[in-house]
Amino acid sequence: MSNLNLLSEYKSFGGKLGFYSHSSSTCNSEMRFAVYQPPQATQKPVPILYFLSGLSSTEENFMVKAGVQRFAAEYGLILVAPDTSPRNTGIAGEDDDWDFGTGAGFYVDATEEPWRKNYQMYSYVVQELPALITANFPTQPEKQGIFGHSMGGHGALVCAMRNPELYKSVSAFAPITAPMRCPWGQKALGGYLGNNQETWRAYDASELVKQVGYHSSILIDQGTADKFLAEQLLPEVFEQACADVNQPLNLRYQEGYDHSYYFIASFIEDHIRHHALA
Ligand SMILES: N[C@@H](CCC(=O)N[C@@H](CS)C(=O)NCC(=O)O)C(=O)O
Repeated sequence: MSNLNLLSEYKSFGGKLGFYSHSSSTCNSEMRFAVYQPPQATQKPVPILYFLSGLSSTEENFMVKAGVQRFAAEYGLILVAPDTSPRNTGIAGEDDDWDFGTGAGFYVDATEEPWRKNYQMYSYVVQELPALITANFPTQPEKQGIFGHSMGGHGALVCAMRNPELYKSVSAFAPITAPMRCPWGQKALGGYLGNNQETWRAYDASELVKQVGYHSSILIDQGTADKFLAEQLLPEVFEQACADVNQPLNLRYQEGYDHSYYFIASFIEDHIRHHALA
């Protein structure tokens, strides 16, 4: 593991959870991610499942809060959770907002100054990170899936639809499904990509599904008591777009659940099974 720094490691459900940093050539900065290796990985290569987190999260939130290790161990999947943005880049104002800059990379390749040099999270997630993972862990690189939460649910849908050959399955918890139409998305896409909204379409799941679709059914869980539901997440827009092009979608409204990891933990096993079956 010459190019990876192991920061800490913990035994969990017979497997091991490690936190790593490395020097990213895509983001021109130090990047962090977490990897959970199930017990099966000591015997043979196993499939990989990527999880993209939401606004203000790091590589840690999912591993600490989702209760996912038990199921990754049971189903024999390696889990990889990257950080949500570059950090400490020195860009003026990078830490000013919780929904833009640090902790809010939005899984896009920025084209605007001053973000362009570092904020290349789309390419980082679909290219650099998978190459690093397959080079350093016992994986079956042809068996990859991706899922995520909120901003990360948006990222997972976009990565999967734009690279259907790389990802065998996709799912999301409370994803931002129509970023061009919600305040979080408009702020991020405008800031990272500029004002020409034509360039935003490549990062909007509700636009992409009409352009390219996805080869298998998409699983989405959405809590009905999520305070971001009506203004930011807009699952009804994605549902309509899927219906327009006959894209199979399993959108489940979960009564009374909010936006938190308590919600994610409640349905994580279904998502792990969804990806394991694929
Ligand atoms: N800071 C925001 C909330 C941010 C938030 O809810 N972030 C979600 C993703 S969009 C999250 O996963 N936070 C980290 C956590 O709950 O561990 C607020 O005050 O409204």
